[in-house]
Amino acid sequence: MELISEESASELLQAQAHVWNHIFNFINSMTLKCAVQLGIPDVIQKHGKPMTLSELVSALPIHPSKAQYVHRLMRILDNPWSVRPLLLFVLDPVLTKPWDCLSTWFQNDDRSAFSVAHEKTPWEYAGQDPRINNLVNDAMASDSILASKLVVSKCKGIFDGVDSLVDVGGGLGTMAKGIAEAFPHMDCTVFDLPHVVFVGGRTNWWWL
Ligand SMILES: C[S@@+](CC[C@H](N)C(=O)[O-])C[C@H]1O[C@@H](n2cnc3c(N)ncnc32)[C@H](O)[C@@H]1O
Repeated sequence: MELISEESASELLQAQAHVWNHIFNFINSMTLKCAVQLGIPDVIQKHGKPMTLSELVSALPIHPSKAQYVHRLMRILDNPWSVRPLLLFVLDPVLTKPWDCLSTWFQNDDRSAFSVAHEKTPWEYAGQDPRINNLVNDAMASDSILASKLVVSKCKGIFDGVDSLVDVGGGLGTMAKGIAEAFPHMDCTVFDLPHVVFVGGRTNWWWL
């Protein structure tokens, strides 16, 4: 067996740890998803004050044999609570499957890894699958709530002299709503695809 110096061994170990961090990075995301699916954020918020681990365990819908593992889950988690819709969308199997197709996409002329995985664009897919449609729309809207607050406070100068605005691909209209509230004189119009605007024959714009 080839002998290596102590220095090279330590460099190799560091390199391996670095690669392992990349390999296992997905565990953080999937743990976050699991916590949201188990309702941990809601349970803690409903409790209304700091909660001990055993209080949390007894409030969760888990099998008693798994109680001992909750502390491991909590150790990995940071503060996911405000990005729940985005997280459930990005980590849904429909959205993670394209990552498995990345190398195929590099080798063919498909426009995106999503179309390699599903043979349609994300918008076509959402138009045919109400579950994904809801996930996409809620995820975009949750992201736009914060973005719209920042746009109207930090970039207000760009709206000087603007009387009307059209948001094409504006989803549920969250951004336009934030702008219209900050600049009530502005005439805002939102366009999007029929399956986004209307769900079950009714408008999907929650704020109307
Ligand atoms: C990244 S999302 C943007 C969401 C939106 N800005 C928000 O704040 O929620 C892109 C949007 O473009 C819409 N879209 C895609 N193709 C479109 C088209 N041909 N015409 C209109 N909207 C389209 C999608 O349905 C989706 O809602």
